[in-house]
This record gives sequence, C-alpha cells and structure tokens, in this order.
Amino acid sequence: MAIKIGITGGIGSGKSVVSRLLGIMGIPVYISDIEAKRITQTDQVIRRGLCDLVSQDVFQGGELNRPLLASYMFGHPDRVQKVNELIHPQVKEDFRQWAARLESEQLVGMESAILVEAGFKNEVDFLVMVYAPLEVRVERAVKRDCSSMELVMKRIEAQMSDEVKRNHADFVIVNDDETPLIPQVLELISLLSKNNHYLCSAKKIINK
Ligand SMILES: CC(C)(COP(=O)(O)OP(=O)(O)OC[C@H]1O[C@@H](n2cnc3c(N)ncnc32)[C@H](O)[C@@H]1O)[C@@H](O)C(=O)NCCC(=O)NCCS
Ligand SMILES: Nc1ncnc2c1ncn2[C@@H]1O[C@H](COP(=O)(O)OP(=O)(O)OP(=O)(O)O)[C@@H](O)[C@H]1O
Repeated sequence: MAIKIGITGGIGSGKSVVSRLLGIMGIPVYISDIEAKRITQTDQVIRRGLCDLVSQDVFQGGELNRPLLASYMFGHPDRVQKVNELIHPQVKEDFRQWAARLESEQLVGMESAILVEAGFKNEVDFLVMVYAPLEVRVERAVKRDCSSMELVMKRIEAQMSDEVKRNHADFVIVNDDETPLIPQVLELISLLSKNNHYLCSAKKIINK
C-alpha cells in the first residue's frame, strides 16, 4: 500500500513546484486543481448545480467559464462554501480511485491549497505544508496569473490561515526564495521512504 503524502500551502506558496520535484523523482502526485476542473467539466450533477448557483453562462460552448465562476465565488464565503460542497466530495472519491490504482507505488501525493478545508486530510498519511511569507506568495501569484493583488487576496481569504494550516501539518517545507528547496524535498522523500522500507522488510519476513 502506498504511503500518501498531502501537499498543501496557500496560493503562490510553491506547491506545484514541490509536486513537480516529487514527480521528477518518480512520485505520482494528484493535482486537485487540475482534477477538480476535469470533474467539473464532465460531471452532470456539478454542471447543473453550478448553473443553478451562478447562471447558464458558467458554461460557455460546453466549457467552464473559469473567470466567471471565480468572480462569482471569491469574496463571498457563503458562495465559496456552496461551490466547494458541490465539487469536493467528487474530488475526494476520484482521489480514492486514483490512489487505489497506484497502490503498488511506495509513495503518492495529493496537492491542494485547501486540502484541510476540503476535508481531504484523512485521505493522506502525512501532511506537508509548503510555506512562503504572504507578500512573496501574493507577488508570485500576481505575476504567474497576470492577476491583481486584490483578486489574489480574495482567494487567500477563502483559504485557512498559515498559522492554523501549520498546526495540521506534519512537516513544513520553506519556499521563501532563500532557503534551498531541493534538499528539503529530498529529505522528506528519504524520511518517508525509510518508513516504507521498514514496512516492506517486515512483510518479506512474514512471507518467508
Ligand atoms: C474557481 C475556478 C474555476 C478558478 O479557476 P482558475 O484557473 O482561475 O484557478 P485554479 O483552479 O488554477 O486555482 C488556482 C488557485 O486558486 C485557489 N483556489 C481555487 N479554488 C479554491 C477554493 N475553492 N477555495 C480557496 N482557494 C481556491 C488555490 O490556491 C488554487 O491553487 C477554480 O479554481 C475552481 O473550480 N475552484 C473550485 C474547485 C476547487 O476547490 N478547486 C481546488 C482544489 S479541489
Ligand atoms: N523557489 C522558487 N523559485 C522561483 N520561483 C518560484 C519558486 N517557488 C515558486 N515559484 C514560482 O511562483 C509561482 C507560484 O508557485 P506555484 O504555482 O508552485 O504555487 P502554488 O502553491 O501551486 O499556487 P496555487 O495555489 O495557485 O496553485 C510560480 O510561477 C512558480 O514558478
């Protein structure tokens, strides 16, 4: 059975960079943002639910109108909650199926900015928080998305604070543009692989 690593952190913290590094090292990572979009695109219950909440325009030519959904929900906590309640249970189920298909792997990951808020924490064995100071995160997200500070702040307000997130985490990876990132990722893998190695060797003894 694969050990499941949750990778969380606020917008712009660098989760995708960490997930890419894990991917390069052969660890499959479920990217919730990408999978949530795929599921939203294909699931009829979610499609109907979003049309009821927002308007028919939330799908244009069959495609999710992402800027419209983003402007509908961010800045309105009650709307964020309704949209999340529609999408997150399906993402959780999809992750379970994905992880079950990869159960022969040693390690797999799940990346989500809102992993704890979405109720995915029980789906993983360890939770890693990617941390960067708020001003660094805002600057990165504005630059990456060609967005504004105001829009990025609205998303941050829909996310758990770093302080609370840290209390949920087993490990913190600091990605502040100063602390070297790769050694932290390598150390994480080697720590969790060691545990896994121990579990495997015990099994081999039983099978003998
Ligand atoms: C609103 C949508 C269409 C905006 O799409 P867009 O391409 O602009 O953003 P993208 O999906 O790449 O998300 C970028 C970042 O926004 C933040 N974010 C996205 N959804 C949420 C949310 N529900 N709550 C808080 N922050 C969020 C995260 O930091 C995320 O990494 C999209 O984010 C979405 O469908 N969100 C609802 C589903 C969801 O919760 N996805 C997140 C993981 S399950
Ligand atoms: N250590 C770093 N050095 C240079 N650029 C970085 C570093 N970490 C992240 N970035 C850049 O900052 C931006 C945000 O990083 P990334 O996309 O990984 O954040 P994220 O946590 O996945 O955000 P989101 O919640 O929006 O998905 C990206 O353009 C990324 O290339």
